[in-house]
Amino acid sequence: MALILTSQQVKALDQTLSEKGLLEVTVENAGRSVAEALHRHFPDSRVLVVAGKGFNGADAVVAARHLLALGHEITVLAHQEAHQDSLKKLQVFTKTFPLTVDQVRHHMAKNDVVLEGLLGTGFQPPLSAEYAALIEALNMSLKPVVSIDLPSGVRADVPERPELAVRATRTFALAGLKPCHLFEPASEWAGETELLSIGVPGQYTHQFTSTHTVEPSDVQQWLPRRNQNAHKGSAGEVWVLGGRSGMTGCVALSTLAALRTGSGLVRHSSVVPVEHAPAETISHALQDWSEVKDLPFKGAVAVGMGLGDQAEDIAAMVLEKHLPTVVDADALQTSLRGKGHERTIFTPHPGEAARMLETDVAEVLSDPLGAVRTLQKQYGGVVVLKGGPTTIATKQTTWVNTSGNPGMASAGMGDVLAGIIASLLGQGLSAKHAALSGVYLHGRAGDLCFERHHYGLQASDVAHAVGPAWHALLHGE
Ligand SMILES: NC(=O)C1=CN([C@@H]2O[C@H](COP(=O)(O)OP(=O)(O)OC[C@H]3O[C@@H](n4cnc5c(N)ncnc54)[C@H](O)[C@@H]3O)[C@@H](O)[C@H]2O)[C@@H](O)CC1
Ligand SMILES: Nc1ncnc2c1ncn2[C@@H]1O[C@H](COP(=O)(O)OP(=O)(O)O)[C@@H](O)[C@H]1O
Ligand SMILES: [K+]
Repeated sequence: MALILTSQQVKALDQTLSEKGLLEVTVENAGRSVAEALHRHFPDSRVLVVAGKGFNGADAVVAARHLLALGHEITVLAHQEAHQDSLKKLQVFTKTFPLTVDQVRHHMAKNDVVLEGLLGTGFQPPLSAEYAALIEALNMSLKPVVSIDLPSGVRADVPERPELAVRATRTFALAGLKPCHLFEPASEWAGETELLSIGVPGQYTHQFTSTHTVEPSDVQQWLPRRNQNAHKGSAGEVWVLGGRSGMTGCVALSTLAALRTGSGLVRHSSVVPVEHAPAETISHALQDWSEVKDLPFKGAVAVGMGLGDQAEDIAAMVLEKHLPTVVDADALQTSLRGKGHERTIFTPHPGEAARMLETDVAEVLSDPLGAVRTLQKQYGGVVVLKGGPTTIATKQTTWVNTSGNPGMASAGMGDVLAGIIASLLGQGLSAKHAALSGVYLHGRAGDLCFERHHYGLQASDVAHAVGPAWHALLHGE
């Protein structure tokens, strides 16, 4: 499992490691991990190593020593305030040069790859003129640039566009991913990100954060299993409430996704005829939405898709019944604050999240992890803040899901997600497991389709690919 750490959490971890006398060994481990990873990606390369004055620079200096041991030719440019102990150990084997723009330009041409450890999680804007000039020089490189921990100039916790930062080909994140590795636009500066160990057990680091990635191996265990004698009455039910005139496709898509996720019975209700609903579904037509209160619900309910003005009242009424419920789309309104219970899942996209938080979309996107936590606190239940990537929050924990792709930026994709999650709820998963497994499967199904359809991916393609994605997950493909 990849942990996600903020700069404050890294600071607290460093502080504790330092108190236990372990900081030096972790810097050594970090440097060695970086050298070994660079060696894997760029064997036999000549490496220009650029080291700043903080621990990020210390990692670079240690990495340089291990690169030498691995047989690389290296040139090291070190800041005059670079970590002295590490530097002395390196200077036993090779001389180093002062870190200046001229030296960077001069040595860049003679090397195959640049390893930069200028600034890490300790970076606070604004950039000094000295570092700005160095970063500009590095960005002129025609050679691949590898960043240690994060691209220098990017703020670890802030996914906003940096003023000026290293454009890395590859980034080796240390101990945990940082928000800047996961969320755009900042993540674009990192190139390919790989997480490396600093020799501290994950269990230990876990004390410092309750945020991590959704793991396929966990999802595999949570997904429902069927007995040989399963029948439609034992495979879970879903009831979709939504649609209005001209907006019934969303109900069709949610019900299709629920069937494709394995629900034994899928029903839907609306005040207008739902065109194109799969033939396998059962329709309970309503004259008026007030009739919802008398429906004989069983299994899970998904409410809100295309429902219009009355969605929040209908959702409030369903929530009072304490059924496993997915609250989506038009139902995601401020009047539902505090109404989520342990079997409720709210699934806003950033626009709906902004409405729920009474803020704007830019604010939500500037801190998706903070936004999903605030939503959970205000609304209760489990919150799925959709996006690329999606974040999920329970009362205790926050997750980031990394399956999915930009081909999924098309209409109806959220309706499919709501149907998948409702299906898993109806098959007996807890809200936490249904939300996490549903978000993961949705993204993985999208990834399966992307190869074939690219940006022409339709929401219904994803619904149809849930089974193959599930199968691939179970069989380790
Ligand atoms: N617990 C961990 O996760 C570990 C972290 N390590 C490394 O330590 C790094 C964090 O180390 P530090 O806290 O020393 O932070 P940094 O290495 O990011 O650097 C802080 C230094 O940069 C300077 N600086 C900050 N903002 C600046 C600006 N705007 N312009 C110019 N200079 C600026 C500071 O004055 C300070 O000297 C991580 O990114 C990682 O590379 C590793 O050494 C191993 C252990
Ligand atoms: N770039 C992307 N990367 C990963 N997932 C994406 C991306 N774009 C969209 N998605 C996923 O597609 C879904 C879109 O949902 P939503 O905006 O509610 O669509 P709609 O309202 O049209 O049904 C979400 O689950 C989102 O995470
Ligand atoms: K860096």
